[in-house]
Amino acid sequence: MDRIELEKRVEELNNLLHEYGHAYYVLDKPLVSDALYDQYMQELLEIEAGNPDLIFPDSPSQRVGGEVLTGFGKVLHTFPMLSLSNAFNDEDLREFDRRAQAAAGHDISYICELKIDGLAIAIRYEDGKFVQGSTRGDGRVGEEITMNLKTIQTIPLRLKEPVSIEVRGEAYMPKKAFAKLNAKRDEAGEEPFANPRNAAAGSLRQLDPKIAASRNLAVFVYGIGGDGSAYGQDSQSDALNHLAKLGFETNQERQRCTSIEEVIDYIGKWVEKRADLDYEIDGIVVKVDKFEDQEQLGFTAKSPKWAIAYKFPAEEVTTKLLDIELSV
Ligand SMILES: CC(C)(CNC(=O)c1ccc(Oc2ccccc2)cc1)c1ccc2c(N)nc(N)nc2n1
Repeated sequence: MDRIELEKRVEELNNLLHEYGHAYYVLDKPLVSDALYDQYMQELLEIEAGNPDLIFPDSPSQRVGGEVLTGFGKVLHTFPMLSLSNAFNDEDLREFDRRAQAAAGHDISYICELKIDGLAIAIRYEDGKFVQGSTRGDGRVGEEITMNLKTIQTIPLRLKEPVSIEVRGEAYMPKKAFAKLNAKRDEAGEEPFANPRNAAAGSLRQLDPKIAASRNLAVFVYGIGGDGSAYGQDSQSDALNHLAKLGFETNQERQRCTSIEEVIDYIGKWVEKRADLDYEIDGIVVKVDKFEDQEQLGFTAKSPKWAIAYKFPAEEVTTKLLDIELSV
């Protein structure tokens, strides 16, 4: 192939592999066989090896970076990453609802989202290309972990639209990956991770991206920058649907509720069902859905008044340990 044909083919392979990767990892609906995907990736790698100037920064071949870092830089978040106030029982939720109705002066609709037990992250895109990833840190300044986040297949390197946007989400390790990792560490005589959350945090703090890439991490995104209103959405539900359209993985168990009683029923369902999930959750996040209602409520110093985290009691496994301790 001559230079022009080569450039065209590289562009075509980039587009195909982004599309097939999104279908496979985010939609869980493969468009081609693994063999064909690998064949295209091999072809791209060969062209890139012979023509390094044709390596796009967001090329699917660039997920696992080369060099081992010596440390993590600091990132000042464009918007603060706020925390959530907690609810521990139904009465706390009803109180939250009463306050919201009083501030808004009308009935409130909510959206309930599973609270993934992982690590909060921020990912930034410029013109649709992944440019930076960071941890929450203290909410204003986080650690730059771009190279490690690039290895996570459910984080798109290129969005479906060339927008510049900052997205918030939770990086986590699925239960199966956690069990496999601890079995491997056990064999190697290494200390097991206490839980998937620690395993995810430990993996994202690796200085060698190849180790992070081996840890089968995933991400659910749950927010746009400060809030979605800057991007034309008028509710949290809208913002989540928009994020899915851009190519992100959003959690499919979310549900809009038109009353706090419906929220309480939804939470009751998940207290039972959480064991069936492929990942750990430590509660349910309840958010006022409409952004105009959120604005009426505003913020406290560290968290929005329009969201609350209903926390599940600690897993029964801890109470078993307690029983053993108490019995000796
Ligand atoms: C609601 C919010 C706290 C995110 N929102 C923000 O951090 C945030 C930040 C600035 C905002 O607006 C401002 C913009 C500029 C200055 C000050 C505020 C608005 C929201 C949050 C936190 C943790 C969550 C979690 N673990 N799981 C789910 N599913 N959702 C979650 N949502």
